[in-house]
Amino acid sequence: MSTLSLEQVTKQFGAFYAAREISFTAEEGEFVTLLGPSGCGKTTLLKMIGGFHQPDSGRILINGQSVNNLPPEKRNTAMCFQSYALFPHLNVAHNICFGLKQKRLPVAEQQLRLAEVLKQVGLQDQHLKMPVQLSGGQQQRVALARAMVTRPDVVLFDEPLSNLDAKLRESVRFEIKELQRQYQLTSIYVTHDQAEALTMSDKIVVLNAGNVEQIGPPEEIYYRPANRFVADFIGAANIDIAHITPAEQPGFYRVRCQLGEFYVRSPRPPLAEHCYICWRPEDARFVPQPQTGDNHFFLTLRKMAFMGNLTEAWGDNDDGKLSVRLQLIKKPQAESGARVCFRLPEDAIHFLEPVAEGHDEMA
Ligand SMILES: Nc1ncnc2c1ncn2[C@@H]1O[C@H](COP(=O)(O)OP(=O)(O)OP(=O)(O)O)[C@@H](O)[C@H]1O
Repeated sequence: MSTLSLEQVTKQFGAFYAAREISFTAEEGEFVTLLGPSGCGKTTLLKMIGGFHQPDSGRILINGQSVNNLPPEKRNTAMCFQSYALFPHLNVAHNICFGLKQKRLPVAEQQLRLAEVLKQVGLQDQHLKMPVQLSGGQQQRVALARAMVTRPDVVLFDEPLSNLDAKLRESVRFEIKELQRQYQLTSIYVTHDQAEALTMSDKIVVLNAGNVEQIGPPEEIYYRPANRFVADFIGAANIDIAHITPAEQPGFYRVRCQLGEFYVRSPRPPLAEHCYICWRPEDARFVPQPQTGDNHFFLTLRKMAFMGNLTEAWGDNDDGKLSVRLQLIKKPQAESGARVCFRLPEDAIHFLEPVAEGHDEMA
C-alpha cells in the first residue's frame, strides 16, 4: 500500500497551461478520481504521475519520495486503459504477464503471480482465451489484472470504461471498485463521467482548464459545491445571486434572491454578504395549497416531462428573469402556464463564491 502526493505541479505546452499548481494526495488504498470536462488536463496529470510527461515545476511523491526524475519503468505505477488496449494477438495469460516478461521476472514467479491475479479477478478458466473471445467486462478485468500483476504502488486508470456500452459500464464500474477496495489499491482514475466519479471515488479532484476547482469526497462535492463550475458540472443545479445575512440562530441565514426569501441552515458560512447560491432540482417540494412566507416560492410552469420515477419541470419566476429546473417525485396536478407554489427545505440552499463587485443582477 502506498501514498501519492502532487505538490504544486504545473505543466505548460508553450504558453498554454494544461495543469497549474495542482496539489492533492491519494492516501494508502484510496480511490481518487480526476474529473472534469474534455481538455481540462486530466490525462496530462495522469501522464505526469506515470512519468510520460515531465512537470515544469512542482513535485510528485510516491511514499514520500520524489519520483520527478524517475523514468516510467522505475516508478512502480501501472496504467489501466480502455479494454481495447489489450494485445489482440496474445491470449489472456500472455497479456497479463507482458509487463513481468519485460521486467525479466523468473518464469516460476510469473506463473505464481498469474495464478494469483487470475483468481483475484475471477478469470481462472479463461487464461487461454484470446481477447476477442471475451466479453467487454472480462476484457476490462484482464486489463486490471495486467496492472495488478506488477504489484504497483499506484494504479492509474485512464477512462477505462469509455469503450463499454452503458449497461456494462455500470456493472464493470462496481467490479473495479470492489477489486480496488478488496486489494486496497491506491488508485488515480480519470473520467469525465460524473456518475462514475460519484459512485466509485473516495475523493474527487474537480478540474477545469488546468486548475483545481474543488477536492473532496463525492457527497461533499455534490451537496457542498465550492463554486458555480462545480455545482453545474456535477449534477444539475439552479444558480442564483443572493444577499445573505446571519439569522438570530447560529448556523442559520436569511437569504434574499430572485426567487424570494429563504431561511437557510448551512454548516459553512457564506464567503461574503453577496454570493452566488445554488440548489438541486430534486430539493424543491410541490405545495398543492399555495402559501407565502419563508422558503416558499412561485413559478409559472413552462414545461413538464414525465420520466417514470420522476417528473422534470421547468418554470419562470414572477418577473420572468429566472428560469428554474425541478425534479419532482410526483407529477403536480397542474398544467403548463399555471402559477404554482414550491418549498425549499432549510438545508437545500448552498453558498457558492462571492459575486464580483458591479455584477449585481438582483438590482
Ligand atoms: N503534447 C501536447 N502538446 C500541446 N498541447 C497538449 C498536449 N497534450 C495535451 N495538450 C493540451 O492540453 C490540454 C489538456 O489535455 P488533456 O489530454 O490532459 O485533457 P483531458 O482533460 O484528459 O481531456 P479528454 O477528456 O478530452 O481526454 C488540452 O487543451 C490539450 O489540447
